[in-house]
Parts: sequence; structure tokens; C-alpha cells
Amino acid sequence: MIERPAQPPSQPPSRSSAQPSEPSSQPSEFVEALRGLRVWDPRVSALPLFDPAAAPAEPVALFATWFGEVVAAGEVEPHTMSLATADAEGRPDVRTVMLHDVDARGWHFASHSGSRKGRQLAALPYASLGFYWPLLGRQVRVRGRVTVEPAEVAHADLHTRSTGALAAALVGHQSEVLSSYEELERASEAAWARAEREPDVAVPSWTAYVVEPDEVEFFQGDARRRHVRLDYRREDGRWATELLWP
Ligand SMILES: Cc1cc2nc3c(=O)[nH]c(=O)nc-3n(C[C@H](O)[C@H](O)[C@H](O)COP(=O)(O)O)c2cc1C
Repeated sequence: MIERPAQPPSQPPSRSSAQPSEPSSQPSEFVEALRGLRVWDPRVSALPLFDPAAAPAEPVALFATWFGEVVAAGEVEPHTMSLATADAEGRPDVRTVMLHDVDARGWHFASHSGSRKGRQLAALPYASLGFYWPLLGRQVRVRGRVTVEPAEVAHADLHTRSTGALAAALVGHQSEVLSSYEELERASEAAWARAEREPDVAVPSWTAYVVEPDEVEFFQGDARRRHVRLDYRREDGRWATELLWP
């Protein structure tokens, strides 16, 4: 059962009415606007019951079930995820990437090996992934070692995608400093033409990665804040689970 709020949910702040301001003792308009926003607005979100005792013995099966359910609920871009890596000093970094597959090995994504994340992963091959699906109040967190797939896998994966995806990959230079937007336009123009002319062209820097999980946590939001957190940990090759306080 989902509780209805006593007050109707407020509207999100407009651009003009909510701007970050200088520190002061009064909450700024921006802070007021933030406080007026809701998480899991019952008009748009439904919070299913999640019984961790009935969860499967391993996390990929549960991820597949949850993913199917959020897709069915109409979640926007449920296949995008935050990918956190760390630099050589151990400082965290994060960005959004697309999920390409999930299987017994783990969570698959692709990017350029020379990008910031690619360089970070080459030096420290560990990552964390975060999915957030507000329509069902769900979050999934994955941590593990990152392995690089053979080049043929990245090539095949890229060439099942759109011409636009191939053109974007052909542009390359990801995370390098761009001198002007016009330079990108010129490179993109040439990349689109090449992608259309040579649909099988190789993009050597395009790399397929797999996050092989040793921990996967499922969070199911609850209207009374009794959120369920089920944590799977790989121990001696088997998955053990425990509940976590929310
Ligand atoms: C919705 C969305 C999906 C994205 N998917 C990818 C992706 O699959 N691979 C990728 O390299 N970058 C993707 N990006 C761009 C990354 O967020 C990031 O800007 C880029 O990879 C450079 O990151 P880095 O400098 O940390 O290496 C995506 C961005 C958004 C907003």
C-alpha cells in the first residue's frame, strides 16, 4: 500500500525562481525549491513490496527481474548507469554510460580506452555501477573488478549499433581538450560520412568492458522509509546475502 501525501506534491522549481545563492542564515529560494521536491511522488511512482527471503540465490537473476519490471513500468532510459572509477590517487570519478548486457560474467559497457575512465581503469581495474529507477523506487549498486573483452567483441558490439553510434566512436579523442566546437563539428561531419561509407570500419580505441561483480546491492524504497536493502557478496565463489539497515 502506498501512502498518499498530506500535501499535494509541489511543482519542480522553474529556472528563474531557483538559483543557488550566497550562503546565508535563511534557506535560499533554491533550498526552498529543493525541499518542495518529492522523491517517489505517488502520482508517478509505485513502490512494490520486495520480499528478500524470496529473492534468487544470485544477483544477476534478480537484476534481470527488476530490469524487466522497470522497463514494463515505463522507466526512462533504465539502461543508463553511473560508472564510478578512481584515479591514481584513489580519488573517485563518475559519469553515465549505457549498459550493453548483463550475463553470468557481469555488467557490460563500452567506451574509449584512451578516455579518462579508460585510463583510470587501465591503472586500477575496479569500478562501481549505480542504477536508479524512480518509477519503482529502486536502486542497484554493483562493485567489482573490470576486465577488458577481446577487440572482436567491442567491434561486433559497436557494429550492431546505429550509424550515429559508429560515427560518435569514430570521432574519438574522448576526454581530450577540444579547442573549439567547430573542430568537433568538422570531425563529426567526417566521421558520419565515413560511418556511412564504411559501415564495418574498425575503431581500435573502442573497448568492451565487463564489471565482474563481487558485491551487488538491491534497494527497494518504501513509503514509510522502511527501505529494503539486500546485499549479495561473493564469498569463496558463492553468493551470500545479508540485509542492510537503510
Ligand atoms: C545517457 C548517457 C549515456 C552515455 N553512454 C556512454 C557510453 O556508453 N560510453 C561512453 O564512453 N560514454 C557515454 N556517455 C558519455 C559519458 O558520460 C562521458 O561523458 C564520457 O564517456 C567521458 O567520460 P570520461 O571523461 O570520464 O572518460 C554517456 C552519457 C550519457 C549522458
